[in-house]
Amino acid sequence: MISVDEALSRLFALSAPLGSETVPLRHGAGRVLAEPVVAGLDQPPFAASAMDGYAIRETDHRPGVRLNVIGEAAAGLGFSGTLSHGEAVRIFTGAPVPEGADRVVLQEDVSREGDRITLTGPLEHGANIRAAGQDFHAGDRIEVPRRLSATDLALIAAMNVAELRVARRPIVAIMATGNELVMPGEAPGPDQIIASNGYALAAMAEAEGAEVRMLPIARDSESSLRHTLALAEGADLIVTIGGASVGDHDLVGKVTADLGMERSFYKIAMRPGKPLMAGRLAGSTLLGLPGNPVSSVVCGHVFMLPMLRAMQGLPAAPAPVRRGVLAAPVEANGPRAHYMRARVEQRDGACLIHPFEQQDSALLTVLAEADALLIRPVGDGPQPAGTAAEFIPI
Ligand SMILES: Nc1nc2c(c(=O)[nH]1)N[C@H]1C(S)=C(S)[C@@H](COP(=O)(O)OP(=O)(O)OC[C@H]3O[C@@H](n4cnc5c(N)ncnc54)[C@H](O)[C@@H]3O)O[C@H]1N2
Ligand code: MOO
Repeated sequence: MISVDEALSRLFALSAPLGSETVPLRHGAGRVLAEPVVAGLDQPPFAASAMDGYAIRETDHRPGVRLNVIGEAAAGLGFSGTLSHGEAVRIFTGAPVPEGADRVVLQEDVSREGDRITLTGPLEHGANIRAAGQDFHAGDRIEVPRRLSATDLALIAAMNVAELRVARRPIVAIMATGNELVMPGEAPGPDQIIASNGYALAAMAEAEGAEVRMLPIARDSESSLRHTLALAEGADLIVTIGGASVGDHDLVGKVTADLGMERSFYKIAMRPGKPLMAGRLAGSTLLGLPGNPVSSVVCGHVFMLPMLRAMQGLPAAPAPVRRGVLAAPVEANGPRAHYMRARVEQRDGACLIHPFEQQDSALLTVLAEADALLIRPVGDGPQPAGTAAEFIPI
């Protein structure tokens, strides 16, 4: 059995970046930027008014001063002349500030009669002008890699960039295995259960930017496994669920070996997740997860998601870890790192980790209540409440 860290580094060796593609800006949300975006212009491109009011000269900015209104500047249609001492231009928010003006007074601070205004004050300090390039300048860059947020898209649009070069979406084929499994909505036989964890893994992979193909359930026979694996052709990552352990019907290891998989490892010092396997099979990376629902989803967080990030050019890094303190004592841990299902509570500025009483790796109800995986290191002794500990938010 290898350690979790060793397994991750071997998985990263199987998770090279996949290359990039061009997408319209509208489809950029959540994608990983593969080439820097370069602003094509200054924003704002001209000094712009921040308020509705009158553009004037700073030297005229005194209570009681009277000025002639010589024209108008609106957003989209500026004033083409130059403003002199004793003059004002009616101006609206977003309009270019006319030549010669260096302040905008609010219309609330002005009284107007015909084409003359009087500054009534009290006058505020701000010039109410947004300098050209105040937000960004032509040539400013958004660097890579970066997962694009909704606001990134607005920024890129403002930079006048309509298409993006982004990492290609990893194609993930998910394949459940087992004679006992039927699909949700089907009528299970007396010895059967419903295939469940593939749905969690698919949703997790999609949220990480992958394109998921759900393969049909493979039965516990060599021919069914071969047949179903063939349907994964072209996938960047094949995720198998179940059939990974040592039982007579656990055939994923044998069949993939017969098909020529270059195995990277099998079995890790982790609980749940011991029978994890990985390798390269016919141009795809294969991640063989244990069948227990919780085991497969925990391995999804700890291994699959970091792999998908690396495939999209993000740093090859473990799942982000946070620190908190144990809200209850925990027993000594054994020879496998234990990723315990837990709930995290913020109280009085402290982050309290509540591990669940029941940690059986078949309990989806517990997993659904959990928002954290408390990490118990290999051989960790019993720990009292209040001990500092690390967890992965899920
Ligand atoms: N003698 C030993 N037995 C077991 C060992 C061991 O070291 N020696 N390891 C145990 C551990 S740890 C795990 S984890 C499991 C994993 O076994 P498999 O990966 O072979 O998984 P299966 O036997 O196929 O299934 C386990 C369990 O999960 C259910 N399952 C499977 N797929 C799904 C699915 N898609 N949706 C919902 N539930 C699923 C399956 O019915 C079984 O109940 O092995 C231990 N045994
Ligand atoms: O390692 Mo198994 O994954 O305990 O349930």
